[in-house]
Amino acid sequence: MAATRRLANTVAVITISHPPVNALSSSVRHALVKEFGEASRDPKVEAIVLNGSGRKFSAGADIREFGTSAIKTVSLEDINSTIEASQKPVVAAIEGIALGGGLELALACHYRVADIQAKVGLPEVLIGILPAAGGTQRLPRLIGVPAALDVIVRGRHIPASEALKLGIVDEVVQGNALDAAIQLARKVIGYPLNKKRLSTVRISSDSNLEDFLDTAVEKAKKQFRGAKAPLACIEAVRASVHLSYHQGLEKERQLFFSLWATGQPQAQQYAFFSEREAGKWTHSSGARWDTEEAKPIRTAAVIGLGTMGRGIVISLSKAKIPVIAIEQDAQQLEVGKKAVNSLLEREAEKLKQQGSVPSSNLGSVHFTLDFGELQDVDLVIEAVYENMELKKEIFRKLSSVCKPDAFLCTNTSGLNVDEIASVTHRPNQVIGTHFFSPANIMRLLEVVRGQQTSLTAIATAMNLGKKLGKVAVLVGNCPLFVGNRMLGPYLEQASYLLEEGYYPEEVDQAMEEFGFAMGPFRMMDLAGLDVGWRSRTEKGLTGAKVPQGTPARQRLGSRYSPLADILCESGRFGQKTGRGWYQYEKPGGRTGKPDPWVKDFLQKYRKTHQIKQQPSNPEQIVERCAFALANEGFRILEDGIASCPEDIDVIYNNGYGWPKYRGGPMYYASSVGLPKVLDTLEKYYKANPDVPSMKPAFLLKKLAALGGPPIKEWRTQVGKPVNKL
Ligand SMILES: CC(C)(COP(=O)(O)OP(=O)(O)OC[C@H]1O[C@@H](n2cnc3c(N)ncnc32)[C@H](O)[C@@H]1OP(=O)(O)O)[C@@H](O)C(=O)NCCC(=O)NCCSC(=O)/C=C/CCCCCCCCCCCCC(=O)O
Repeated sequence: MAATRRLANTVAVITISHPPVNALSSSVRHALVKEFGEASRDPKVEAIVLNGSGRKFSAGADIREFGTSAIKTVSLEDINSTIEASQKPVVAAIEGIALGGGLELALACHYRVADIQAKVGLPEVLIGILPAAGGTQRLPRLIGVPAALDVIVRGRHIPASEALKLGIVDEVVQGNALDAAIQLARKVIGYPLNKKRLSTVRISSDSNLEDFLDTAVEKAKKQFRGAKAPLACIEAVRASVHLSYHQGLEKERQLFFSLWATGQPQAQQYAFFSEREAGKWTHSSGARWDTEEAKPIRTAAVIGLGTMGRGIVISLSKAKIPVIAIEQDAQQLEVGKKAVNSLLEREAEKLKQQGSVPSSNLGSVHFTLDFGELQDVDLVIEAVYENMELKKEIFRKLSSVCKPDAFLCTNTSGLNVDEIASVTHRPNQVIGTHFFSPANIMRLLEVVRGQQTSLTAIATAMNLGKKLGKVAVLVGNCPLFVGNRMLGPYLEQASYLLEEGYYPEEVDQAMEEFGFAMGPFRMMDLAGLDVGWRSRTEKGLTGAKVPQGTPARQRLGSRYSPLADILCESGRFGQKTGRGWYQYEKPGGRTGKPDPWVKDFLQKYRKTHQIKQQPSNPEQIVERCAFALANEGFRILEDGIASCPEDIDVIYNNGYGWPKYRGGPMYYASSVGLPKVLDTLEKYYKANPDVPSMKPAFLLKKLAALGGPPIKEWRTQVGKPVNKL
């Protein structure tokens, strides 16, 4: 049953029942029409309460129905209008969540009672659409335009206490929201309902409101770079000011359809489901996320309190896991302790504002220099800098100090997990947990499985990721894993573009207009150019180990760009030194400006090496960089390092600033058309045979030969090569 009805004296309780989240599928909508109609007609019923089964009101429209004919049957807004027009008072009892269409349904009710743990919101913008069942018209009429705009454009999940302050709900209760709603329903029988019908409320407009909306448009254009849904949300809210409710609804609907035609909702909804699929890992042995049991992590330790370590400590503490934090000397421990404590204070402040008690919601953090204190922890995360010998030394110690069943994780961003595991007596308990900086904010976690990593270790690390609020993706062990491995060819192309006549700001602008949070050169300046330089020096690509007579722009017979090396040799490490691809106001400064030094340097460099200049073409910048990424993605699939294209896209969407409205690099390649991607790469590679990273991957050729099937079919089309994890 999609909805049930029972009678509590004279109050009919209609319960939405569609596990796991009570999405308002076509069958639920049909059931609601039936149950509500019968309750309205039943002379014994004087009031109606609407709630959801499983202590969840509703997560909104069934996203899987978009793009199918099911969404067109029984419009949710028609149900909302019927509820609002009811002569009997209707109360929504909100437990768990009332999101999207779920909140729109609740807004059509005359009263809303929420449980203190509940969250409400209109997150449609995050899946590329707008609240199109009256949400953009009713919410501004309830809480005013500025507050409604913030809720709708940011799409955040609002805690019940804040919803009460905003006026979204009428009452918040500690105990049983359903009982409280039934009580309220009884109390208001016979009260006039006119003022409770939000569609009848008028919003008075003035020039301040117009200025406010115009400013919101400009802000959203900058903040959401290329995403159409936030702008459509603002236009719909603007309509609530100028138009009648019914005209506003029509506008909402038109905006929904024009958004749908951009292709962005489809990409964002693909990204939504891909994130959920990432947690459902499978293993070549047949083991899966639902067959393997994760061990509980009651206590953890973090080794190293640099930027990464600090963020990991905070993440663990926020998940209520007590942490032991270790540094190698007293001075570094003190610096790390100060930084962690100040971050913890900020978290405590946020919790207080949400009405929660920090001491019961944050795990304790204990600082020490003594490895001996790790003997009882369930899991350790090593987060020292990228140096194999140092990591091995730490893992040797951990192997002898920690209890035999403790899991040993390395936060390496690309070193060989098997080599690290090899120095321990328990390689089956060793696993990579690659966090992204700042680790307490970034959602991505690459879980790297070594040759000998046990299924329990995989299940535990994946489960820990979920507990930390991250999107954990299981990947295989190869140099740089998935995300960073794909960056190689991408940054290589960015560098070649500079050699061929572009400037860092032009390449960055093209990639940022494409939607990236940051272009490649800004990103390198932020991360620190010295990181890559150190690794290239170790590999003998630059510095003293390069054999005499090696051409400046060639290594091992392939094209090589020494530009970043030259910058580092001049002490330009990026933001940290105040100079990199850009110049900054001071070392550690954040605002980069184009640097005349870089321009002059590039001009001289091109002249010295007599490099043919390309005519300016921003489209070419995007194509070369984005296709280079996707091509490496296909190789990663061939190698079985990622088990499906969706996982690669989740990594790029959540760890590398790829615009979600383009789905991810693999989805993008699929939407551009694999034959076109192949053709572009083939042409480039033919003209540049010394750039092997642009040689089209075998898997790309195979899929293109099949005509470029939809991405969800890639797994079946390519058969065994993928899913070797
Ligand atoms: C917070 C959550 C709800 C829960 O989080 P969590 O507990 O961590 O669990 P998850 O793993 O995330 O989810 C559990 C499973 O539930 C699935 N799920 C979640 N939400 C939905 C949903 N809304 N629909 C379907 N399925 C959902 C999830 O995938 C998991 O299942 P599985 O493991 O993958 O099998 C969290 O899930 C969350 O945040 N959910 C999303 C909330 C959300 O975004 N809600 C808004 C939805 S959109 C909406 O409500 C829109 C309303 C207006 C509709 C108006 C339509 C007008 C239509 C006009 C005509 C249309 C024509 C169409 C175009 C055409 O075809 O031409």
